[in-house]
Amino acid sequence: MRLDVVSIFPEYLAALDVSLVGKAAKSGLLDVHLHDLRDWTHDRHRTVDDTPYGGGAGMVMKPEPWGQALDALAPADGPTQPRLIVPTPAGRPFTQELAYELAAEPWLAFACGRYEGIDARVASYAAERMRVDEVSIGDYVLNGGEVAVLVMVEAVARLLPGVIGNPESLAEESHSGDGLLEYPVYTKPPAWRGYDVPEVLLSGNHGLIAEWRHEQSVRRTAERRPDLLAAWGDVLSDQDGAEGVR
Ligand SMILES: NC(=S)c1ccno1
Repeated sequence: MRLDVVSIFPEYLAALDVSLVGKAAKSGLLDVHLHDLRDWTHDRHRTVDDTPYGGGAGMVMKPEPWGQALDALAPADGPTQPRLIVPTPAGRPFTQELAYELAAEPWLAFACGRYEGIDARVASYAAERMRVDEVSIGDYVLNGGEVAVLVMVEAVARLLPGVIGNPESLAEESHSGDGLLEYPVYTKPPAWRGYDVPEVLLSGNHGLIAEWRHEQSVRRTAERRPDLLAAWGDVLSDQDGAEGVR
């Protein structure tokens, strides 16, 4: 997968060089290209923003640098086009499902907005030749799209074949597989500061363990994300699951 990220702070994306994503890049599974939007400005101050039409606080990112950046990294007459992702609080929710969808793309480009956002005509211009998704990682406002790109790239890159050691672990994660939250996990020692590992996990009875884990997933989902339980009719009795789990 090729990844292009355009930002006025490309150094913000240096985290893509480390850990899992960095290893994927070094192994050739990811081909990451960071671009400074100001490389497509032509004035002495390398201006990328201006006041908003219609008034209002803040500044808006000018369309010209973005248009030239897109034309440079994905020429209109090129053989293929990227799927353009624009992080914005006004976007569609970024979900595990969308992460899987994006992981199947051969080429992703991310446009990191700053200030009050990017002139809306940029997305319209890009949509003439590439798929454009305005995507939000959550209902909160950041100072720019760079942090959201780091979140989305990590969520997508780890789904690429060969990036994580044991792909089986993907199947049981929160928001994957059955759509429930992941069950609580434990490791040695069996007793720690007055807290014991649930006996069932020490039993070696895989059927009981699977049943307990599912019940814990349903309990956690019911307590923390009842909105995700719509697909499940499970009714948990009070005595089920670990006490005090939140
Ligand atoms: N919630 C998102 S993705 C965002 C981008 C910029 N500010 O918030």
